[in-house]
Amino acid sequence: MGCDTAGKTEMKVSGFLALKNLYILEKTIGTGGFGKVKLATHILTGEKVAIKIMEKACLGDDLPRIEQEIKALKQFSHHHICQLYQVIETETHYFMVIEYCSGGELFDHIVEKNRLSEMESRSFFRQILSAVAYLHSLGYAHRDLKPENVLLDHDQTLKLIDFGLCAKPIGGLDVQLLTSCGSPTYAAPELIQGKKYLGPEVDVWSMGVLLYAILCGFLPFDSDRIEVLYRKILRGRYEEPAWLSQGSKRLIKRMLTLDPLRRVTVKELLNHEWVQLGYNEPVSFEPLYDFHMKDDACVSLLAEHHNLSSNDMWAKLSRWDYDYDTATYLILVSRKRQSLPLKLNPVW
Ligand SMILES: O=C(Nc1ccc2c(c1)CNCC2)c1ccc(F)cc1
Repeated sequence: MGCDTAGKTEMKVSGFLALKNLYILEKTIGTGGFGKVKLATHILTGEKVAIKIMEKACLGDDLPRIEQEIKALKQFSHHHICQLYQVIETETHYFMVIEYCSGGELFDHIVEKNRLSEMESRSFFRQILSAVAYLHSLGYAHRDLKPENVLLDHDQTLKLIDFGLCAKPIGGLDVQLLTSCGSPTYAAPELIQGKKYLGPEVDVWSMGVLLYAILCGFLPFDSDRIEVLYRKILRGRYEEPAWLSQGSKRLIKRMLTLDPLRRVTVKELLNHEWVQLGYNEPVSFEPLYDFHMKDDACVSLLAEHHNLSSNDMWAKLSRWDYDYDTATYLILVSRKRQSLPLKLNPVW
């Protein structure tokens, strides 16, 4: 099968052997330069998941990006970051089984409503800030924040995806970002100028572009000609629609500051007055739960299924192999947190 990502000549492949008896593949819910994302069902729990399918031959020099994303996602456990459940590698493909976000992309939500109220924008912004501050606390920068990478769960909880460009350590980061990603619409000026030593400040700029798009319903810097787009970003001037409050205008100005050294920091944003309005408490970025915690009910349910003692089952789970057992355990823990019934389907 060719490397076309548009799926034009996609053959109806009943499913990949590597997923057989583990997942039932369903419709395609996303396509990107890397490959495609399909909706699937995790058979043992019946849980819907998203499976990112990437053909190694088609990844070319993007292969390190995928390996970087896998390595990063295995470190993360946060309620505003899509949870990685399982990684399957075959000779020809990578499969990443990730938490499904039935609400789809935040972008579609904004387009449908044209633009969001200041209060709704603040709610989404606080969740994005919580996820980004968490990444930074672990020494990572996302570096590719844009609406397509911000998804919504079934209850409008916001989830970040696509950590292919997130990098650690902060500082000394290369600028391969531009070469390996699409339009720099959300990219900071220092980034498009190819400067070195980019870090959390580039995420602040991108969050500023995101916040502007949510509040205004259009982009601060836009052009379908890349050199015009560059010029606009480097000039740093953008429209301020009449409906923006003074507080919103002041915050956006602090985030879309050309000089990264003068730009507001994530730390300052966490208790910024605009961010606090109506909440009166700083944004916390600590994870609400850490999936590395042992949950006895879930361990014993899985132990019983495997005819193992709970201790042996936990010994295996705490290796965090990101195999089918890791996926089943993380899904059970997630269902328990949502007070959903804990059950495993008998394997026919
Ligand atoms: O759930 C995902 N995408 C998704 C889910 C639902 C819908 C869409 C995308 C887009 N159309 C509306 C419905 C998803 C989850 C993880 C991931 F890495 C990539 C994509």
